[in-house]
Amino acid sequence: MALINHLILVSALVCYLATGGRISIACLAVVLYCLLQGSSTLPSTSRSASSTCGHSKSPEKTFSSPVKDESSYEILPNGAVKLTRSSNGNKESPMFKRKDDTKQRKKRVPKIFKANKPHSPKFKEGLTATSHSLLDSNFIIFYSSLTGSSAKAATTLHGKLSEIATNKPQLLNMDEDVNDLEDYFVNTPDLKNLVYILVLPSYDTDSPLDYFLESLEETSNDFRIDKFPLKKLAGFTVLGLGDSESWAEKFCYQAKLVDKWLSKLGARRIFPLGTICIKTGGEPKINEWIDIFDETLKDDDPMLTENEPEVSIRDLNNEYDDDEADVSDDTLVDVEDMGRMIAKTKEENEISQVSEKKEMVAKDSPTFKSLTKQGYTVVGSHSGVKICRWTKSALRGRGSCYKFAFYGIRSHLCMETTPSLSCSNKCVFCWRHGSNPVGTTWRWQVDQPQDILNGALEGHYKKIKQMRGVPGIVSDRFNEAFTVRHCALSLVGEPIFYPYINEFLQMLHAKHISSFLVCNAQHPDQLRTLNKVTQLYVSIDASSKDELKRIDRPLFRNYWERLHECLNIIRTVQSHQRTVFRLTLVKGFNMGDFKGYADMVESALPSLIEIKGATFCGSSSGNGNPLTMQNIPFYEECQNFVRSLNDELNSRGLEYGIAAEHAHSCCILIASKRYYINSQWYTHIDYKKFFRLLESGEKFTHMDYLAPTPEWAYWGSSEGGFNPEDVKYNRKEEKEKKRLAREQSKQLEA
Ligand SMILES: Cc1cc2nc3c(=O)[nH]c(=O)nc-3n(C[C@H](O)[C@H](O)[C@H](O)COP(=O)(O)O)c2cc1C
Ligand code: SF4
Repeated sequence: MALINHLILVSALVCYLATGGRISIACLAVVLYCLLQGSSTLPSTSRSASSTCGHSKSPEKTFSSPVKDESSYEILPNGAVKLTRSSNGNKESPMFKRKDDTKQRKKRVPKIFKANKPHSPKFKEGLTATSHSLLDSNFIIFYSSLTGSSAKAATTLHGKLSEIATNKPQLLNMDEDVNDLEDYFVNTPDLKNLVYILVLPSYDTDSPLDYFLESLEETSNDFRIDKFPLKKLAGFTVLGLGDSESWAEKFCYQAKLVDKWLSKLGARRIFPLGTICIKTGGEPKINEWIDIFDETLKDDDPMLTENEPEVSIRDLNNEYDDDEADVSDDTLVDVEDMGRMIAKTKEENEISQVSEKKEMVAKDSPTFKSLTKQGYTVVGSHSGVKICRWTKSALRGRGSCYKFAFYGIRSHLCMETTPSLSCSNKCVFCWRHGSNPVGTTWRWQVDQPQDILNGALEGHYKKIKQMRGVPGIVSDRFNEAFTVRHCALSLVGEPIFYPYINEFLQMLHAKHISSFLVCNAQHPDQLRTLNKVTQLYVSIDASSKDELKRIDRPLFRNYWERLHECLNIIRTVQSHQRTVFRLTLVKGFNMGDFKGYADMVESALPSLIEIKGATFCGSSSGNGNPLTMQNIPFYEECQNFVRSLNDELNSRGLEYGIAAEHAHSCCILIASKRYYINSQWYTHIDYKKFFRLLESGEKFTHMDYLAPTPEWAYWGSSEGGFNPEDVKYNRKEEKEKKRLAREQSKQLEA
């Protein structure tokens, strides 16, 4: 260094001599500058010496001074941090902010790649203690279960925890008891010191957990929501159940993801994630985890926590994209970081599994088993077909469903199907028994419409064939039943959700099969672009926002706005269709406010309003359906409701009338007076004309294919909507007859 300085000095002198001293002052300045530079470039030994007098770069000193953050922290005598609001503060805490040491590491050698971006600090860590005893917390145990093992583990945990906790823990089935995930995982219940415990299985087939994970991700990406909404919790832990033998690669992968997401959303992990193989570990391991967890709750000593909220949460699945970008930018990463990257790649693979497109209902899934047990034929991976009881009834020469009375649909020619078993609601009166998949976006593989139609017809005909030995089958009807003429697109799920619904409808119509499509008024975009159907239904299950939430348990946050957008579409874009409001009356839920329904009719001006009393389809035990027989209205109650609604509509100048009824199904039809022509109701459909018009390619409306309603179906008729040609079958009477016959034959034998 001294030699260089001398050289500079000599060159300055040469300059001076050569130029006659004109730039001597400048040269002198350069020389002085160089000398000053030299003194600051001290050898490394003298630098470490200086660190003892206040310029240390040791890790402890890289933390900023301990400033209290938002009154969340308090320093304990042992140096730990007390959480005065049961949170370790997920906002940037100057106290724990680690200086970016990667910048320093970048200077180290050797390096193979150069990192052009410093790593963002991944962890904030520190000792934390809650301001209360953990046993005084309010515990909520959430579980999800398809085959029962997680439910059992959660119940055991609940029992054991109840013995030691001050407050009685809550046990919630996430798929049945939690109407809105937002109430717990965006907002939190208004309880002090909440601790969440989640007992979760993993499924590589579609399961309710996919939706849960999707909503956690959505929450973290929603700019309207606080970035760390779960920091309000006093803590959380996750117990994962899986099968490490059959799913080694994906063992407990969903529990692992939930554990990560909750932490990312600001919750504080108070006990390590448990991952238990149900085959190799089973119940003893579950009990062991629970016992250690319970023991730990008794210990209120501070614990070291690591949260990851400082990472920009674009998407957990893309968590490590930045690192990849670094490499592709031809930059350097040191060897140590490479190891980390390899480890991450493994984790990344694991995480990316969640974004793989799954089958909605895979053949080996519990959902498939549950649906088939209920009589559904699952078609492809997301469609279903089921022979309805009215089809069976009509085949036996007994009555058809109310749609025969109202619209001329012969039940033995009708196929009930859906191209989407998934729905965006979890209606309390739905007969799906908690088994169909739910979601707000289509996240599954998509089957071709032609395959769905072929599969549905095949499944339907197979079931018809099975009826051939049933006593009382009318042979003519049996033969006719092999040419389906009507398709009710309702069943479970949401048909309009299927991405190729228009193509599917076109295929039905090409076979001269009429289409009755029911939608739940939650998908305005799909409703707007829907092509012609024979009859278009919108389910209206409540007249107010709160009531709708209670009864439909919608997954969309903006369900009310969506519903209203759909009503507007019915009045405008889709007004050429034959539109129907379907109201399902549930006592104690949605029968109170007929004026609210009148408002909706006014907004949409549907052609018809079908009002039907809910039917009882099982109690609440285990299917998430909270209805009891008390919620099923009597026919008289439905009649009174219809009269009030009709009067209300007319008092507003809306021209509707009560057209028809099917007392047996507790169903009544209000129709637009436009269907009342020359003192006669025209609620039936001229199906042949509908297909003729469709094939003509000309524009037409619902008014162009009307047909007269038979008088036996009129409101107030003595037949009450029962076709006089059919045999009325009274189940009770028939049972009684059979019992008497049995008794008589026994007496004769004696
Ligand atoms: C169709 C199917 C897929 C499964 N996929 C996984 C998986 O990806 N990872 C895993 O660890 N376990 C998997 N399992 C095992 C379940 O997670 C395990 O049996 C669990 O105990 C089920 O819990 P549950 O009875 O509460 O539904 C799968 C089981 C089935 C039937
Ligand atoms: S319209 Fe519905 S209830 Fe009637 S026969 Fe068809 S599927 Fe069955």
